[in-house]
Amino acid sequence: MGLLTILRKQKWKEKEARVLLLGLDNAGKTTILKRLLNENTITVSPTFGFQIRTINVEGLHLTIWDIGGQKTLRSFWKNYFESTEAIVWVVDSLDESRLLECKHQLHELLLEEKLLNISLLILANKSDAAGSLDAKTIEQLLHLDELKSRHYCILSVSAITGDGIQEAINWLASDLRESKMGILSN
Ligand SMILES: Nc1nc2c(ncn2[C@@H]2O[C@H](COP(=O)(O)OP(=O)(O)OP(=O)(O)O)[C@@H](O)[C@H]2O)c(=O)[nH]1
Ligand SMILES: [Mg+2]
Repeated sequence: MGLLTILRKQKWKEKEARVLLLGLDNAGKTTILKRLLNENTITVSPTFGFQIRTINVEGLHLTIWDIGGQKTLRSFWKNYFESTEAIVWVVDSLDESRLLECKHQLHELLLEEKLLNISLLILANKSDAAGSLDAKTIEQLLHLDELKSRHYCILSVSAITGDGIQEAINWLASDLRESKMGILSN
């Protein structure tokens, strides 16, 4: 049994999971985190480093790392991959012009060996705004079919209205629970 598996088993016994909130700048990662924490979502500013917050979902203690998505910061993302069990990839579904860049970054990220067995939740954010693309369209434009054996979930959400946010975090908690159960029974 590898060290990583032992650490994961230990964390599951403690009902803890480490989640990275990633995506391009301006996608709405920090706003989503504020929504999850029931904080004011009106005042947000770009994240230049990272912030760590914890939430409890269905008895699971999630440590969420909200990491800045600006281009100059992306080379630092890899510093956070160790022991990560889930990625929440946030997409600005209003900004069609950046979906190619978004697709490229996501596919590059998923090549990382340390992220092979993570839970992957993709959030098409800003669904409240007129002209936003729906989850099905984003799924196609991000070429998620190329992810092959990797399972994922894509959902439309709005950090501003809160639509879909609870369902999204519930999916994550269930998926983490299932995958950790799998590890435990190995
Ligand atoms: N209409 C709408 N605007 C949103 C939503 N979520 C976030 N925004 C806006 O999008 C902008 C960027 O939000 P942030 O949460 O700072 O984005 P971020 O992904 O954390 O950006 P970085 O920290 O730079 O990586 C802000 O002006 C938010 O008000 C949403 O659901 N709907
Ligand atoms: Mg931010």
